[in-house]
Amino acid sequence: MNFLTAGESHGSQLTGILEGFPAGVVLDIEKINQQLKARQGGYGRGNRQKIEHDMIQIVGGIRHQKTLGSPIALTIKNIDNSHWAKIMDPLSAETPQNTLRKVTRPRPGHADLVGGMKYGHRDLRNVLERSSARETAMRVAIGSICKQLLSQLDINIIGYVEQIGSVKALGDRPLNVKDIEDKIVQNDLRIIDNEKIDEIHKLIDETKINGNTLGGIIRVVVTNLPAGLGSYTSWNTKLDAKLAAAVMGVNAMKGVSIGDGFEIAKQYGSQVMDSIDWNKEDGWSRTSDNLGGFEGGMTNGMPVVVFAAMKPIPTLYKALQSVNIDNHLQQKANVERSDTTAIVPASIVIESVIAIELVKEILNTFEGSNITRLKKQIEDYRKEISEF
Ligand SMILES: Cc1cc2nc3c(=O)[nH]c(=O)nc-3n(C[C@H](O)[C@H](O)[C@H](O)COP(=O)(O)O)c2cc1C
Ligand SMILES: C=C(O[C@@H]1CC(C(=O)O)=C[C@@H](OP(=O)(O)O)[C@H]1O)C(=O)O
Repeated sequence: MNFLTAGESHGSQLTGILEGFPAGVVLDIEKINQQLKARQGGYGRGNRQKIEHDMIQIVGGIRHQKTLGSPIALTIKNIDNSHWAKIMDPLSAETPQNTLRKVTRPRPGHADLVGGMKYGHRDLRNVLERSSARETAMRVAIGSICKQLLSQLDINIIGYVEQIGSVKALGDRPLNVKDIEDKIVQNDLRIIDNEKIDEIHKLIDETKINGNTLGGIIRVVVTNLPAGLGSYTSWNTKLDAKLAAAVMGVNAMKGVSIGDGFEIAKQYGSQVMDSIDWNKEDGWSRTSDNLGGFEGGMTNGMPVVVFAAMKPIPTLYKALQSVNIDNHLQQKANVERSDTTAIVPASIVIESVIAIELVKEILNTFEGSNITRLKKQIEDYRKEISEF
């Protein structure tokens, strides 16, 4: 399985193609739209989300709510394009009259300057339009399709927020996906520690007033994955490495850890390794999950736990120092509309890219042309593993 996305932030639409997805999967299209809506939300978002109402359009690969096994083709309209149609017009020539809202003052922390250098763009809008996280809407749509398949294979996944700026909202860190879901739907920060809501709202409000921005930490939990997805046999078959790459492929991510990653580096081996256990009823298990469900690049049957560290949003309303690429004079960086923090939508994006990567690995491991055959193989495999 693989996927591709295309489209600029203020262009007419986002386009996505997902190929190699099994046939016969019944999809709930409303669930895709719910995920898209959730990605648009979260405290600290900018005004763009008041314009957009992301809705998935299916233009290939699905018939009567079921996947056909052919490439699934998707689009999401950019409603804001109505204000940018002339600026983003693919057909009109690049004349001074048509090159409106040219960007020449690159923003520190964004792709603007290096993207311009590499691709030879003198109008940095050609860079920012695609480097924008608008594209993550399509990854969430594709991730939602993958999540629905995982759910039909009894695998559950959830991403949520554990830290915004320096404020931690750890709560009791449940491993049960349902418990996490129940708590995070009650607030607009996607945190499980409801006592922190007021403090974090205040932090975001003050940050916005100061023209500044915030990042944070996201936690993703996946339960009921069979042991043995991924492989220790070669570096590029390790599934933990593939998950880390998928996380780092999301805009603004600067760190990833599997399980307690950087925390366990400080501890003794005796405090960290997850002891092996077996009993007749439940088969194999571990007495803890410090290693986040991975040993030797393979799932070990315990919940997979992934952390992602997001940097603060790079566009600041109190603009940072930059240099104009037209005259090399020091000037303030370009500022357009921007989020104060996007940690909440990013948690849904991270959950989505992990879901995509897990489905890829499942389809690498089992024959996945058809959902019924795939389900049967996974059931047989789970049984074989439990009897080891
Ligand atoms: C959901 C989401 C929303 C984002 N919103 C903004 C934004 O409003 N303004 C901004 O400057 N960056 C935003 N970013 C981050 C930039 O897209 C990102 O920092 C930039 O493309 C540079 O890439 P890098 O941070 O991965 O190096 C957002 C990221 C995500 C995941
Ligand atoms: C459009 C989205 O996020 C955008 C991501 C983004 C960036 O630089 O990454 C910059 C902003 O773009 P605009 O200037 O159009 O408001 C965000 O709104 C979205 O998430 O749907």
